[in-house]
Amino acid sequence: MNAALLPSTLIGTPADDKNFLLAVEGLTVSFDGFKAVNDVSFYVDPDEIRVIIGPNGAGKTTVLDLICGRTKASSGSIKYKGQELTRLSESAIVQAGVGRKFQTPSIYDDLTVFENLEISFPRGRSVFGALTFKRDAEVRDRIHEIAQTIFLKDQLDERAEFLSHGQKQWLEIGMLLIQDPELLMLDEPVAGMSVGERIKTAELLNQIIKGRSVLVIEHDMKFVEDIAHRVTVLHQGRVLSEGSMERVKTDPKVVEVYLGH
Ligand SMILES: Nc1ncnc2c1ncn2[C@@H]1O[C@H](COP(=O)(O)OP(=O)(O)OP(=O)(O)O)[C@@H](O)[C@H]1O
Repeated sequence: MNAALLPSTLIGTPADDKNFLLAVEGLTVSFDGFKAVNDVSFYVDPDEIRVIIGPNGAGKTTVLDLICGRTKASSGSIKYKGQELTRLSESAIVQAGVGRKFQTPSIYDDLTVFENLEISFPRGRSVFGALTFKRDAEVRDRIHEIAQTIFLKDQLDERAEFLSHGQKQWLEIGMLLIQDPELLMLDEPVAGMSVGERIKTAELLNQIIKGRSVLVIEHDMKFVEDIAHRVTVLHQGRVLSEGSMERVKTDPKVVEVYLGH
């Protein structure tokens, strides 16, 4: 049928106009009547680095919790490659290709960098699988490739507990990358890092976006400028502004509630 003849309700919402990797629409969650996230919509393209910024309590972490299924939405929709995530369990969302890194690294201190990456390889995920896991060439090659990307190729045999704070963060990113998610979500990845480590993390993110998108929460504006293709600003659970960092940082509303402080 000619699109011009379709009733207007059937003609393209943004979510079906275009192949977004992630389409969040009207997302809302209430905690005891308090709307921590209130009618939030945003759209992430394939190969995009999107950064969510905003003051403390704006709802940024809650948005990531909703996308990864840790918190259930009160209403609204989260479509990942066209698939509705709000009805899926956390593990089904991981299976679908969404990886999430929390603020505190969850690496195994007493294992080496190699072993941490190895147990994160999809085939070795279960405890049983991890113990009986055969280090075939494919896995080894992938671990070396990831270690190179996360700047840890010379630390493969080092126990994770001896890594610096920044290296631990990179290792955890590596543990997600080895699962090859198409959407990678990172909550304040450079918090506590040195300036040098921040620059390298920006390099790392710019390197890994071929074939995937990254959704980052961050407060470090220099870092945001280095990585963001687009920025979404949240304030009191709502989208306050969105666009390039150039545009957002001169938006008077954003300056008033966040950047001017
Ligand atoms: N499980 C929960 N139960 C009740 N209130 C919650 C829950 N999770 C978050 N909140 C509240 O929702 C609001 C948004 O919190 P959220 O952690 O998403 O903000 P944020 O933008 O990530 O802040 P920050 O930059 O400080 O990390 C806050 O007022 C918080 O106290």
